[in-house]
Amino acid sequence: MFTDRLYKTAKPIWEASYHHPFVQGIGNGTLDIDKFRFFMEQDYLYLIEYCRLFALGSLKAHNLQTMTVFADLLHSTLKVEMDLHRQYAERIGIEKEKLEQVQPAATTVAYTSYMLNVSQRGSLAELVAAVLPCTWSYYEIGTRLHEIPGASEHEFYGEWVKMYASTEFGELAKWLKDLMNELAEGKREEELKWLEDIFVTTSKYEYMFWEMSERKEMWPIEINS
Ligand SMILES: Cc1ncc(CN)c(N)n1
Repeated sequence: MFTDRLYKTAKPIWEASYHHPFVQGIGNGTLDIDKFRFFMEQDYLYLIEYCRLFALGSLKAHNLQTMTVFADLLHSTLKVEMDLHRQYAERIGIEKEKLEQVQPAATTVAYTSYMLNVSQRGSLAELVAAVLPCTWSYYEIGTRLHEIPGASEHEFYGEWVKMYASTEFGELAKWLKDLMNELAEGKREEELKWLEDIFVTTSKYEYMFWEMSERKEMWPIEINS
């Protein structure tokens, strides 16, 4: 299966993400809330762009079934996943309206711009290769953290772990994996290599997103305005 090849190639990056102090901090409940706040704010902006990708997926779909699942992915991201962020925002004391007005950090801009650029220029296969690490790696992280005793019951981070370890989230990841395999069928090695490069690039951006959040890193230079 093509997704086995993708997984094998990106595994060192995915392992580094799982063992990243930010991710481990969620799992053992020791993550600094200020870092989590930074992450949630940036992730909210990220998810807005990620939704556009699903809308593009519907546009590029070859049949009604694929079109419908992309529409479901768009809907569940806007309504379920982003609701998690809105609920956390309320708990941390950020007003809902403020969430959309946050300034995007350099990594958020780079990551979302890359995904959208590849997906707009390319075929459905390129779009799926770009988005697959996002859904699949979060499900993998969620299920691994879920195995840590107490992680899902943690009074603050438990909801986050439960969301990404959920069967519903896993089904979305599985559907995207199946679609990737279907779209890779019959492609030449050169084309498969290109899809693999895209998958590796967004896997790297996933790692960079954890790193950015750990450091609460915005831009290396600012202006006073
Ligand atoms: C950066 C990032 N990547 C993936 C996901 C999972 N949708 C997310 N919420 N944020």
